[in-house]
Amino acid sequence: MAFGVPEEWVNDVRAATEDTLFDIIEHLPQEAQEALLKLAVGEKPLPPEPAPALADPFAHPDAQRRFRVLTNAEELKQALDYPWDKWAVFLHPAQAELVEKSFSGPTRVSGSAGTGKTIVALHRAVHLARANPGSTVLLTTFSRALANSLRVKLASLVAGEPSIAARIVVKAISTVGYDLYSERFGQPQIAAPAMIRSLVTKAASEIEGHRFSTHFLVGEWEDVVDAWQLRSWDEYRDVSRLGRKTRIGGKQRESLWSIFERVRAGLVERRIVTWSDVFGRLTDSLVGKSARPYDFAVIDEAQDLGVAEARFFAAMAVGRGDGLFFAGDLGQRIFQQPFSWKALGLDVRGRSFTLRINYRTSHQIRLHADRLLPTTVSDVDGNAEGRRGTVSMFDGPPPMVVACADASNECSVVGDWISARLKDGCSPSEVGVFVRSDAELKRARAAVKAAGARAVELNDKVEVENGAVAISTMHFAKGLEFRSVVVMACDDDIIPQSDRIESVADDADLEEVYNTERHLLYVACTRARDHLLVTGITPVSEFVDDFLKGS
Ligand SMILES: Nc1ncnc2c1ncn2[C@@H]1O[C@H](COP(=O)(O)OP(=O)(O)OP(=O)(O)O)[C@@H](O)[C@H]1O
Repeated sequence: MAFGVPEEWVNDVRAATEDTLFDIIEHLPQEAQEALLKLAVGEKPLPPEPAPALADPFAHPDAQRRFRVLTNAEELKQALDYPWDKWAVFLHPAQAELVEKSFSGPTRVSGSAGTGKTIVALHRAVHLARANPGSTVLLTTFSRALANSLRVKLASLVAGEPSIAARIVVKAISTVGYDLYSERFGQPQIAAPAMIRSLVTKAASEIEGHRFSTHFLVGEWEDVVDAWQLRSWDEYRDVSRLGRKTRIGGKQRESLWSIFERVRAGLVERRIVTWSDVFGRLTDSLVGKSARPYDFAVIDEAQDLGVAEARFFAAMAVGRGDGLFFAGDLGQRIFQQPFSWKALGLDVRGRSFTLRINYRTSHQIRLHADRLLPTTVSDVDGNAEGRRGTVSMFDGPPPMVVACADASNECSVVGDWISARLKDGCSPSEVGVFVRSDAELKRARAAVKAAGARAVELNDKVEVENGAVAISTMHFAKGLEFRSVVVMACDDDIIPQSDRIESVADDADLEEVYNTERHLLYVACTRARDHLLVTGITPVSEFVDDFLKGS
């Protein structure tokens, strides 16, 4: 009863089994649900502290889950006019604490997929704007599509408070860089990946006596020379090449630098810049100036922040305790090599928090997806994010895995499954189909067609559309959620991607490739709320075995 189980339910709870637990807890208060789920997975939850006799009963964290004290007439009007989404009103006490607390430096909220990090980021931005009249708050995330989705949620959270809404700027990180750079230095011409590749290939052909592959050179350019904005041989010679594991001796380094010098000169000649150049120049422009583009920045999907962007945010928030708030999951890092945040002035030690209630994904799907990742993931600075002890708030059917004989077999398995979901009442836009890369999109298209549905292909600009099943590579699945998800084409040479494996230079680089490939599959599977189907052509990916381990 100390956990909040009402007396009349105690006997049912005592008699609960693995099969009946979810039916029973549906009837219990949320704090009791969470405590029982933790007990069921072998954790030891602490009973809540009783409130002192004279304390305001509405101020207790568990009371706040049910009551929202409206502080002004606008909020009351909004509550009467709009049926608020639950997340907009009732935060879990662990979420509410992170939203409202004042910190003395950069702060990071972690948690596995679906634990409400984005919701916390959103509320945090509103809280900062409310608590600091006249300030501007940047709420930023990875892609334009995710920024749009944040904008829609923000509009419902601060409808009726135009003065708050006007001070919160929601933009994708690249748009933040592009707009500020345009204001200060004129519109940047950004180098396309194909341009970098061609400059690297040309420069490499001009330097004799090396045997570096184009793949290696592009990686070294992106992850070391460009990311860390190295401009001279001395800087390149002394850099510790964080994130790149292959050791390179003096002579080899000299020939590499000759190549990269040519790449840099090629960019300058064409008046083209990279994204790292954009953020690097913006960072330099902040040095010694007190004016800042934003007073506070709240950064979602922070696990994929690049070096130059991290440096820019660090410079923006120097000396401001609450200046930076990051939300992210190291287990979902899919774009960036790991690097030390601390070395750039972003020290989150002691201000790193983990959310553990999963609101998105059924118990069964989460349990399977969690098997794709280790139980603890650490960053370069040694901050460990434990993934154990997360509980889902609801139950659902187990995910289905089908190893198919060939592409046409897979197409009909997936087509039938999608049709069945649509017949169950799922609308097409509540279904997502994800594949490893562009090359497998045609398999997804064929399956959606076989289900008799229309498809929309998501990317950085194209979003989920009413009446259409969403198709995309796993990269664009980031941050989204669907009632039903299919992860297709999990063949053994597709995930982990064989090209990436074949081009690695040593074991340490191989480990990084395996990690990001696992992260991709984890991101794709955890987009599902209720139903998940994973398919591939036999032999299927080794990751599928991990997914099924113990089933
Ligand atoms: N306090 C809450 N009450 C009800 N629903 C919530 C709450 N917090 C989050 N949710 C819901 O849980 C789902 C996942 O939330 P959110 O997208 O913030 O998770 P996330 O941790 O950012 O996930 P990911 O890492 O996959 O991007 C959303 O549907 C959100 O509305």
